[in-house]
Amino acid sequence: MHVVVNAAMSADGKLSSRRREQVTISGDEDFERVDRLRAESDAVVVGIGTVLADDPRLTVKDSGRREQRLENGQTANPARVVVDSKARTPPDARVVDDEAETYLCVSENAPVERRMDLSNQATLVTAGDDRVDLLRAFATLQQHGLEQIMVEGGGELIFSLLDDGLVDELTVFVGPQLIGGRDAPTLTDGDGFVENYPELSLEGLEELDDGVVLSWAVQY
Ligand SMILES: NC(=O)C1=CN([C@@H]2O[C@H](COP(=O)(O)OP(=O)(O)OC[C@H]3O[C@@H](n4cnc5c(N)ncnc54)[C@H](O)[C@@H]3O)[C@@H](O)[C@H]2O)C=CC1
Ligand SMILES: Nc1nc(O)c(N)c(N[C@@H]2O[C@H](COP(=O)(O)O)[C@@H](O)[C@H]2O)n1
Repeated sequence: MHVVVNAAMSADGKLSSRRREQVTISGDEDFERVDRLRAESDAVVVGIGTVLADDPRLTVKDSGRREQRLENGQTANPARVVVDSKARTPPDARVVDDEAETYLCVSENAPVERRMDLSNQATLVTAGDDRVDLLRAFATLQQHGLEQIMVEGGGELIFSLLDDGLVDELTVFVGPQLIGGRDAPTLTDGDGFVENYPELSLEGLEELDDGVVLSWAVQY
């Protein structure tokens, strides 16, 4: 399995504002790059915080890329994966529509009724007692044939994946705005590291729109 985290942050490292609403940081060129990356992936992963804040589709926007996937014997869109301990994904969320297959990674403590409601729309992967055990959940996704994984956020999930040593590559578009706010989400939230900081090795630097895309390999 190969896991790439891709996100867009402001020049001060924020993924969104303190209101946690979706903020457009990428420009057209970066959204094209993101669409290409989605089209090359077997699955696009987000946390439940992102689903509740953004109601994302996580589909490939360009019809030519969807057609190319079909010609390659793949589904038109990659699978979508939501890391959702308590099965809080709303049944009318776009991420569980019929545009693509969806996996919901839940914990043992997710209420049974919510799991039953969602089981018609998504494949449930149960791992972990309270929070989702990401190592086990990702191992199960791999057993389902999902090898090339793109994670789009948010900051809580990205931190946990780095903490578990699951991220191979990190790609960040740094946009030309400042958002600020001590409670605004950053690229890596969670508890934060206090030692053994993951180290990054710079692999690429590209000017796009009015910002830059930085690509790193993660070294553990
Ligand atoms: N600019 C960008 O590229 C992106 C921005 N965002 C923004 O980020 C914000 C959402 O991010 P977050 O609140 O950090 O939520 P998140 O999307 O990272 O989800 C975190 C939630 O996932 C659940 N979870 C279950 N098991 C977990 C585990 N092992 N580790 C971590 N989380 C686990 C928990 O309920 C946790 O609160 C929104 O404001 C959204 O707009 C989100 C994605 C990309
Ligand atoms: N790459 C990127 N740039 C931004 O400026 C963004 N705000 C995001 N957000 C992510 O994209 C998801 C929306 O996907 P759909 O367009 O609905 O398919 C959103 O949920 C964030 O994960 N990304």
